[in-house]
Amino acid sequence: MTTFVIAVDGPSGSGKSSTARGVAQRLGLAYLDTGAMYRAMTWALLQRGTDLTDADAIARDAEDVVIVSGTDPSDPTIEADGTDVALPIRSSEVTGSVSLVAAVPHVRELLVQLQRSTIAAAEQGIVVEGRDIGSTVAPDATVKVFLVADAAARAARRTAELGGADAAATQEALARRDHIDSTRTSSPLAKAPDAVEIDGTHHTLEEVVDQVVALVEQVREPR
Ligand SMILES: Nc1ncnc2c1ncn2[C@@H]1O[C@H](COP(=O)(O)OP(=O)(O)O)[C@@H](O)[C@H]1O
Ligand SMILES: Nc1ccn([C@H]2C[C@H](O)[C@@H](COP(=O)(O)OP(=O)(O)O)O2)c(=O)n1
Repeated sequence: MTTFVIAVDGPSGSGKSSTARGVAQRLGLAYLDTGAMYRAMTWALLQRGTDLTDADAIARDAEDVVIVSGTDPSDPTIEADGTDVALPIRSSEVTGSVSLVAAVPHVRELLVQLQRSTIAAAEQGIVVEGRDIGSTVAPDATVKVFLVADAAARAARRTAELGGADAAATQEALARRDHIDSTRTSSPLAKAPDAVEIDGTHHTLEEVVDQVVALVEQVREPR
């Protein structure tokens, strides 16, 4: 039996994690944050002292990194090499390097394989969020959402999350990461042709979750 998958893709700070978790909790599904996996890989390579300007070194060292994601939406966990990395993967050091690591094709092969096996193990269905879920990881997903929000709104949300950091610098850092994520050659951030675009700029998180749940209900109970 194929797993019931809801794919949520979009740029940084558009609300993917909060929306995907909310939808999973509402519908009793598992939840997978694939961005956390790329961040955990980046953390582990930084720990090893891998030269992150050298794609071959990244590809070689990534082979030995063991990443484990817990998929309970009320308590998602992420481990790298047996260490709980939920906090360190949000550091500015990891945030500033993750796009370099995520652009290396072999890293993507390793993590996409892991993502697919996590999806296959989720018997009740799963909400998966990232950049390439609808296009590459789960092209047969039942519902695909491409979540967007204005660059200024995304930066303001991230700034608030970081305790009022420099808003202009945060917006610039988001734009830089989105540019790298959208222009890399290996499965870039892209809206799948059959994804439904939702703009959350002027909606509360609750309203965005409602919109995704409504899409799921349309598919589950076609009228
Ligand atoms: N619709 C929304 N309205 C206001 N704030 C939101 C909304 N969706 C998410 N947020 C907030 O924006 C920030 C970034 O959301 P997050 O889910 O981490 O985005 P992403 O996973 O796309 O990077 C979080 O602080 C979150 O609480
Ligand atoms: N499926 C994915 C998920 C994330 N990535 C990359 C791109 C992002 O810059 C980093 C971190 O993703 P994450 O979702 O944690 O980023 P934000 O929370 O939106 O800032 O990983 C990816 O290439 N493919």
